[in-house]
Amino acid sequence: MAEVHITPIPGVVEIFPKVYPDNRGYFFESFRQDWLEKEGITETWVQDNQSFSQKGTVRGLHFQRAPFAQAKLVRVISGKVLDVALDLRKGSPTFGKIYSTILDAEKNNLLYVPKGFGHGFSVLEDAIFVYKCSNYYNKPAEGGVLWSDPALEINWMVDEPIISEKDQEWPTLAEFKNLTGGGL
Ligand SMILES: Cc1cn([C@H]2C[C@H](O)[C@@H](COP(=O)(O)OP(=O)(O)O[C@H]3O[C@@H](C)C(=O)[C@@H](O)[C@H]3O)O2)c(=O)[nH]c1=O
Repeated sequence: MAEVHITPIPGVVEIFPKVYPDNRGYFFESFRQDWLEKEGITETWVQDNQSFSQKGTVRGLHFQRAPFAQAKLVRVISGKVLDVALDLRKGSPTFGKIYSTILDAEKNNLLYVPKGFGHGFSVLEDAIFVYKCSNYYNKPAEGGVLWSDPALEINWMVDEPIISEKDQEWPTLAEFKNLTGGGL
């Protein structure tokens, strides 16, 4: 069975599947609904995404506004990323705090990021990133927080970040808080 770890940010869960290596290669269960159900999480997954990013890329920090909010279950199938979940839930005691972990294709770990979070990652080794989403992509509902906002205190561990134009223009956390009246 997988190890399912709760994290210091309530609602964020990290999962370490059990890997069965043998002389052919390996086997592991990469998704089970009951990992999350045991933590009281019930989501219907409706979309799977895959992206490739070269080392140094930063994507994020993204969310979709209600009623298109998305929970995500993320992992890498090759390479290594620093994955970040930023709590943007209005009234949350951990609002503005992050949980970060290294997702590593050699460990096969996954992170569950609930609705109400900004999500992003930086690429430590060229990576194929795959994830499940609990709601469909909806461009007009996209939002974000500026990845490089010093108030977030995130060490992205990359020297010369490669970033989309869109991701350079998101509001800071303080601006986001003002704009939204306190959060998502
Ligand atoms: C996310 C997404 C993008 N697209 C399109 C829009 C655009 O033309 C192209 C690239 O989109 P983006 O630059 O937004 O891709 P990207 O920066 O990889 O966006 C993703 O970042 C990570 C951190 C997340 O958490 C995801 O939810 C998602 O927001 O793909 C879809 O068609 N469907 C989707 O679900």
